[in-house]
Amino acid sequence: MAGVTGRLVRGWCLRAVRSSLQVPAQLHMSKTAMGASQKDFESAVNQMKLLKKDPGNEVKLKLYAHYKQATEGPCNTPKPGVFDLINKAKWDAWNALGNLPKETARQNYVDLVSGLSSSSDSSSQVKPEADRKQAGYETLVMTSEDGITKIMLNRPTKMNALTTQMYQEIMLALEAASKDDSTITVLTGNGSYFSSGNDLTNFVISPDELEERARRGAILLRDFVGCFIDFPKPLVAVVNGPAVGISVTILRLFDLVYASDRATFHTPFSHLGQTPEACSSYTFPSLMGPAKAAEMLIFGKKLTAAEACARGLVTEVFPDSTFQKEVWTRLKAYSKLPRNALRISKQMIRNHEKEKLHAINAEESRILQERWQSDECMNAIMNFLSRKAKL
Ligand SMILES: CCCCCCCCCCC/C=C/C(=O)SCCNC(=O)CCNC(=O)[C@H](O)C(C)(C)COP(=O)(O)OP(=O)(O)OC[C@H]1O[C@@H](n2cnc3c(N)ncnc32)[C@H](O)[C@@H]1OP(=O)(O)O
Repeated sequence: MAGVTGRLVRGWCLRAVRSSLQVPAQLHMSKTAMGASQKDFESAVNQMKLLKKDPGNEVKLKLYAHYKQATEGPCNTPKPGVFDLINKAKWDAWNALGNLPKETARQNYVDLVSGLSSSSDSSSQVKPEADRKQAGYETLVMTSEDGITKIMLNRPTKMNALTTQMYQEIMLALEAASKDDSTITVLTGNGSYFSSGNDLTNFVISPDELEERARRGAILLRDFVGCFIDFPKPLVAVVNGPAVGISVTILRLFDLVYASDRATFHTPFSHLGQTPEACSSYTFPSLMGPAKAAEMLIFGKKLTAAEACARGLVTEVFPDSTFQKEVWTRLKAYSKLPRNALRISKQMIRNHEKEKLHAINAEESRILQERWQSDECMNAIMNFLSRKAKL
């Protein structure tokens, strides 16, 4: 029963995500239209009050910033202190608009609201595959050629830290890849990092929102990891650089992990007042033994690529200078193997543990939901954010 409920929740979540991803397409389309009048703007402001679905923090910040710019012009208030997280995020968003003309801000606001309203109207519609590929992803680059679908994390200036939008887009991309005609699916990162793990600004929320956001965060995490547990085709991680947190623990759910010798593997959960996820509390001890797993998951020891390979987490390490060439040559050759045989063999290897992994995933997500509300976790996030502000 729990498994069935889990699958239903996952299905619902993907539909909800799909609808929210229509925002950028709408935004782009109406940008070509005539500028918005004051009346359009006021009606968009009223429409926002009727919106049923929370559009998420990133969109809310954009809306706030464009509203302020449209009504007051460039940011004109003193920067809030670093511990005033919410007001600082709002100030940053407004200030980032610089001297954007009021008319453009008004138009952007109207476009954003119109995208949100139409997406919530059509929440049960599934967009056609090609359409989603072109318009859907803001944080990923998804390409398909030579029998390989590549999903590339694309926030290189933030070390590919995973925002909530990114978790959702990765789930959509995996869903699309599971149904396309490619043989192999690859996850990799753009820039110097594979990924620095969960984006710690996901925790920038007001105390009265914390309980609800932690509850939703746990569902997001469970669904995200669930997509990897259930992924039906050979899944390959091309670890182009350092990996942190969930971008390390999730690797045990891949079928091949190729790493550059520049990559490192770091799971600083205790330092963050958090606990392991992505089934690693089970997969890591069974892969490398409890003592080595404890060193990583409890004490946060950072491994080199060679060490991770010796512990069975990485399949093979390549010199960074030839990494891309060697890995893609190898993958192109593999992608020519009979597709169904690859898929069936993968399922034979993975199916034994699927139900167990879903149960572990649910339990780890539940424990993290509590952890995120702890002082230990909040203090650790605060430390990271204050360091960022160069205090
Ligand atoms: C209420 C709860 C809701 C939660 C919902 C979440 C749902 C799923 C949760 C899954 C659980 C996952 C857990 C984890 O992954 S734990 C690991 C988290 N990651 C980290 O602790 C890494 C933090 N980052 C760093 O330590 C360093 O940035 C790093 C070593 C990666 C790189 O250092 P370096 O000095 O080379 O570069 P910068 O620090 O200057 O980084 C450049 C910019 O990128 C920003 N950055 C990088 N990583 C992150 C990150 N993980 N979160 C937020 N921001 C990140 C960094 O701040 C710099 O930005 P600025 O240029 O703007 O300063």
